[in-house]
Amino acid sequence: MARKKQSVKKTTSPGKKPSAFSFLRTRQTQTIFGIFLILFSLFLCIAFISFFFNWQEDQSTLSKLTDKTVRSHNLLGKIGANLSDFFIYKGFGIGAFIICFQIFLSGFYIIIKKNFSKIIISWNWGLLAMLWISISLGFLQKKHALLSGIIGFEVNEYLQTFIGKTGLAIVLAFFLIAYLVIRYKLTFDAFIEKIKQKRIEKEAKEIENNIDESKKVEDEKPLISKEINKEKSEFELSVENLQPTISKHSDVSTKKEEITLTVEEKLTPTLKTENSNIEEKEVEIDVAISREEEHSTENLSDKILKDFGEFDPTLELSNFKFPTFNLLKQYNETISIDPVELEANKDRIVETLKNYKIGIAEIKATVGPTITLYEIVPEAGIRISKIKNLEDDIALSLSALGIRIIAPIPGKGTIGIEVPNKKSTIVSMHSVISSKKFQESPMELPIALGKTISNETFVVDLAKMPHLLMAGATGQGKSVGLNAVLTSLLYKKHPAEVKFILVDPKKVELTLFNKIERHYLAKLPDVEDAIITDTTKVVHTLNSLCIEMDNRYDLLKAAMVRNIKEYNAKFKQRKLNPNDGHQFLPYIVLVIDEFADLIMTAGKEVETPIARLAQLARAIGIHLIVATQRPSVNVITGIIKANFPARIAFRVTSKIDSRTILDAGGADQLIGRGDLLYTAGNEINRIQCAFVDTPEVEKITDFIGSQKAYAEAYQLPEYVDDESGTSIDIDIADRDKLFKEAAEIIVTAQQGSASLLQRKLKLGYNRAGRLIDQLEAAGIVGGFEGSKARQVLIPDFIALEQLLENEKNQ
Ligand SMILES: Nc1ncnc2c1ncn2[C@@H]1O[C@H](COP(=O)(O)OP(=O)(O)OP(=O)(O)O)[C@@H](O)[C@H]1O
Repeated sequence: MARKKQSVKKTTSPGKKPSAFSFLRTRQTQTIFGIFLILFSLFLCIAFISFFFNWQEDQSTLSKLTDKTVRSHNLLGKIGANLSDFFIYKGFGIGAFIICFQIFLSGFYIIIKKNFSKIIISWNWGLLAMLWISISLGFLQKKHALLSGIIGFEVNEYLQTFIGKTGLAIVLAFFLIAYLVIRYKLTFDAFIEKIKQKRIEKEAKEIENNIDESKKVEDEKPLISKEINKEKSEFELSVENLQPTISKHSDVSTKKEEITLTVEEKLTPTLKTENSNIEEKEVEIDVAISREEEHSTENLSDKILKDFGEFDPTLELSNFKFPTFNLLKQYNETISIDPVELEANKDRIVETLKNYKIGIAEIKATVGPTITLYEIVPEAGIRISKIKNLEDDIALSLSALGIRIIAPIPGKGTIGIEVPNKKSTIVSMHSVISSKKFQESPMELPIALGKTISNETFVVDLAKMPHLLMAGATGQGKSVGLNAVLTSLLYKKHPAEVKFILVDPKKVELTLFNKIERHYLAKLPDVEDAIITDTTKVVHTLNSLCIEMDNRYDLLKAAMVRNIKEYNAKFKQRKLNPNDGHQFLPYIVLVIDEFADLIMTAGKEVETPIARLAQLARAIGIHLIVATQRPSVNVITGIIKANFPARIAFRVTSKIDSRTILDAGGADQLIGRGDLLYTAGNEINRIQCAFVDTPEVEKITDFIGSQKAYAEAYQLPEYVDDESGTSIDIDIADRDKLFKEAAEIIVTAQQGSASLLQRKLKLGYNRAGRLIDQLEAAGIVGGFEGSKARQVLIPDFIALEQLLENEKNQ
């Protein structure tokens, strides 16, 4: 069989939509805001200055802000007068000008895109300085309250009553010094260093002057000598002329050496080596004492984290409300223990075991919602293997449906006999969802499955399982179980954190979840229905999930993390750049309601991607829940079983089925109606599944569906299948090699179905489907008729031969 060729078109995973407030972060908005602040600061400044000249006249207008007849003397009108009165007179006096300055600075910083933390720091310092100025002015003079403002005046008065005038002076001086030391790094060392530098500069200047002077002298020398030389002979001249040149050089070099020495004493060691062969020019070196560089203690991601806080994936639907408990029905769940029933069961157990010569030392009963567990401690010397061998006989003797013998109970060394209660109690979804165990669970994907025999809520983590296989005969509570799983996740996980892919070949079981499509569902692009009912689409979705898995692994690799939990934590900490394709990854839960149907129609095409996903997807947050009512080995194949360690078995009809699901008997002994066995690979727990009815699910989906949703369902990567596509216009030359054989089979059987071709020709679903399309194009079978087989338009072999012959001749 030709190997399936797939061209896989990778698309980037869907990115998050920009939030409604993202325009606030654009440069245009920031520039406009910055300019606004600068102009506002100027407005305030003019109003403040004007206030100092007009404040007395404007006193009476202050309270008449809305009165049109009253005019203010302030250059910026009544608003200016009121603001100035508030900040200067009632506030900080002259110090209030710092507010103008700070607003101006903030606007400027925003325009030049300075770090937000710089603005905050500058405001902190500005406000402190303003307070200090206000109090100091209040301290220095009390006549003009306008200089210090009421705050400065009052604080000053208040402090003076406690620490006196001198005390306050010391405190103010201390704060001034502290401000200078911290803000401008004015330490004692820096002060000494400054003095030293000043001295060096001074000396360097002196040297410069000396050189200049010596230059001047030399410049003048030739003029004088020229005069004298006039009376000297040529010979004499040349000899004498040499002398000054030599003396000039020696003169300067001796001077320079002196200079070098003095400088050397003062300069730092690095300069010493440079100055050893110093030339005239080098004296001019401007010695700048380097200040200690400021080091940033935080990296970029820390800075972003500090400025914007942790990334919140739920921000887009921040008002999302989780479904309330009252949407779930409450039942009377008090377990009534009938002492007569208990006693009768005990007697029957003791009697039966006695028949097999098994003595009982002790017996204890634990009453659960649907069954009671009788724990037996056999008499000394009785081998447990004996009881285990007699399991079936004992069950038969007790002659009640649903009896299961656990010999021994793991970790206890006792023998357990589970007997159904005559009156069972419904375990409501309400009781398990509202339980503390579920509500306070720290699990990633908690599922409240139901209650154990000891009436404890049983919560498991889907993320740890990591995939779940659910099987059980029809009508035993599988669909309710699936709904319980989905409901649990809806009550615990925000739409941003988990997405479901629902496959429902039965077309009716999961339709209610359509209402939450844009909140919780994921689907292929350009697909209308989020809930998948068609086998071809299932194959596409599974392959698309494989692409999503590969994409996610690439992201994990780039982020250097091992699993989705670490990845999302890193993303929330803003350590991963969204511009590099990183995004918050929701968990994806794929639910297949009827697996048998898929395996029967698509075989390997479904099995292979499922096995691949099951093997690899746990680390990247893709989890599978596969349910089937036909737990036979050709449905739950070895490869599937090997990758689904967590399994749930509802009641099945045979021990073989039980073994297929659980690798152990017991599921055939269940009583149905949500009675289930759960195993995660080790021990088997008997659980009564929580009951959630269709109206309850409807209420929950209505509640969620009525809330604000994302613009569309979560998009899975696109998957392009080479083998798909309409074949109606297929050329005769492009026909499948097996076309003739297929036509003969169809005509012989008079049944136009792809599955017939699959079986007879041992083909995959896709190839068989394509053959059917080609047969349709050739006019051998009729059009698609839903679940019914297509009509065969050729009555017999001879007619078929004729048709094919005619085609050739055309
Ligand atoms: N946990 C439960 N508690 C009480 N009753 C239950 C529970 N689960 C199922 N039932 C009862 O069993 C009936 C059948 O359940 P459900 O529809 O889930 O079966 P199913 O296995 O999905 O059947 P099918 O495969 O035909 O869809 C329910 O209508 C309900 O009355």
